[in-house]
Amino acid sequence: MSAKAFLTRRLTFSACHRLHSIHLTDKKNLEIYGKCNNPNGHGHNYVVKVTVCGEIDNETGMVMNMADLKKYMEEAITKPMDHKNLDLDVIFFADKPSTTENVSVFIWESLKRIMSSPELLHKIEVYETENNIVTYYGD
Ligand SMILES: Nc1nc2c(c(=O)[nH]1)N=C([C@H](O)[C@H](O)COP(=O)(O)OP(=O)(O)OP(=O)(O)O)CN2
Ligand SMILES: [Zn+2]
Repeated sequence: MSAKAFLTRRLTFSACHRLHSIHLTDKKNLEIYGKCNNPNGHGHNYVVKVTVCGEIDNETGMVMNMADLKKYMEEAITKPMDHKNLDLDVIFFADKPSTTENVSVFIWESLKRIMSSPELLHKIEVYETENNIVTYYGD
């Protein structure tokens, strides 16, 4: 049995969005989301941290090659969301508000599809602003 370790990689991306739920009236949307319901949207410089957890391989000394994690994150996060309008460009948000909670779920599901060892995925942290942070463990 090898020692277990947690590996975290960080990336940033920029995107705009509007908080709006198709399941609510315009009045209710404005009441709930306030300034974030502005029809023309607003932008964020998101910071994402992805953590994987697993045994340190005896031969390679790694849980996962950081170069592979970088590649997965670019494919699952940068490619679909960087410099995009989340609501219009990412189909996942067509029927869901682009809250940081839902951005975290999108990243988790995308990484799970792409990674060659998806069972190693442990945690997603998304910083929408310096002060607003969502943590997601996939359940
Ligand atoms: N549960 C959630 N609440 C809110 C979310 C979210 O994703 N999940 N998102 C927002 C807005 O998108 C908004 O852009 C947040 O920005 P802002 O209020 O400017 O951010 P700060 O709290 O960091 O700014 P302060 O200056 O500290 O008010 C809103 N709610
Ligand atoms: Zn926002």
